[in-house]
Amino acid sequence: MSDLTLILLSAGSSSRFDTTVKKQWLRIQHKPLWQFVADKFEKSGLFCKIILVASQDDIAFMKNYADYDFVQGGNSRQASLKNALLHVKSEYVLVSDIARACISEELLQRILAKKGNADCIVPYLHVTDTIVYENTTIDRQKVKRIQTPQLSRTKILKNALQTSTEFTDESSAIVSYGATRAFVEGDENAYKITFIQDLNKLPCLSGPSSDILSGNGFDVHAFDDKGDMYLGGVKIDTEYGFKAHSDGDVALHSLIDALLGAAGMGDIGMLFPDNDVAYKGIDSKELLQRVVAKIYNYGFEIINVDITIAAQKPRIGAYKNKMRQTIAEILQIDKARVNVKATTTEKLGFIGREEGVGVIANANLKYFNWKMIG
Ligand SMILES: Nc1ccn([C@@H]2O[C@H](COP(=O)(O)O)[C@@H](O)[C@H]2O)c(=O)n1
Ligand SMILES: C[C@@]1(CO)OP(=O)(O)OP(=O)(O)OC[C@H]1O
Repeated sequence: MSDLTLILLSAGSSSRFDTTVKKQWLRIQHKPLWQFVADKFEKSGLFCKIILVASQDDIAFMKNYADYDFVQGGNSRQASLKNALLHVKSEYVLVSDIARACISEELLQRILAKKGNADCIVPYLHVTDTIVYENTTIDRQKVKRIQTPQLSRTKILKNALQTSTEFTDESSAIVSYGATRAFVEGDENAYKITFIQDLNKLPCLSGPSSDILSGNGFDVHAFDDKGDMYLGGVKIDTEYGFKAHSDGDVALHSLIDALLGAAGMGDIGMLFPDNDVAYKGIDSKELLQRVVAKIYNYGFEIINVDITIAAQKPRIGAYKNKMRQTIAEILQIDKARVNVKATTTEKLGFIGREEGVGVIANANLKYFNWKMIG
């Protein structure tokens, strides 16, 4: 049984990654970057446990992709690392950042070959530029560019982090604690993705799949003889509304399920439970906006949507254009890619008996193509 646990830090907000997509959710073919990195480490067979540290929201979605151990991150890299260390029992721990996506087998072996030589084993790169520190030129031979992954004695690292001082890497905390550090040759390809332009500096990464991801939604709401009616994000001029926990916009609910379906994110009730007071009477355009934000944050783009409203009443012909405009603005796509259809059921069934409305929706997504970034 291996005496080594891997911690992969992926809780960052990508604040310097100037795009709506969080870098850990960029796709390599169909795999999110975090899974691409974790699977490569897992394939090495070196670890008794692999812990992924991420935000609560991300973990909920990550569990759709893989069965790693997931731990919720904190407000800083060090806080996230401390949370993960609570789940580490092995004598040694390797800590790496998902943002360093191209860790080679050779670098890993160089680090592991030094296991036991010091309390922390650290890869570094030499400096070739002239280094000026506060207007004073310093000896660049004495400067190291520190990388991850770093291999630590678990007990020492846990003790070293019992401090209010924030360190940006494990070895600095360990040395500050009075323990030892040994260096190994790093790797230029172990580059940390900070800005979106960095992605094209990493030869190990191929672009996202160009596949189209399709999803569908279906929802029904019964009429209510009181209240306002909202449909497709538009107020409908009727004397009756829908029975619902929210504003009852059955067309937007169906569209939300189609988007979630295409993204593999479950369904509307999982995100907005219909027994949660937070959603009582909520404007369904707000629910759609939250789902669209997730869609873009998690690395998808919306291609087109198509909605079919099955209703004996109300007649919606006069509202279609406004529905398309309203939905297009929320989805951040052209109105031409939002289609709204309507049909009666020729007075058949509950819809024909004017008891309520049913809506079917389809959505097509693609992955954000980061390869096109210059
Ligand atoms: N058999 C079911 C039906 C529904 N759900 C969940 O409830 C949400 C709301 O369902 P409505 O029929 O009221 O639209 C739905 O999004 C599901 O999450 C369920 O779990 N089992
Ligand atoms: C929209 C949500 C919000 O709680 O509730 P309802 O307005 O009841 O709509 P429904 O489609 O039955 O369930 C989905 C819920 O997410």
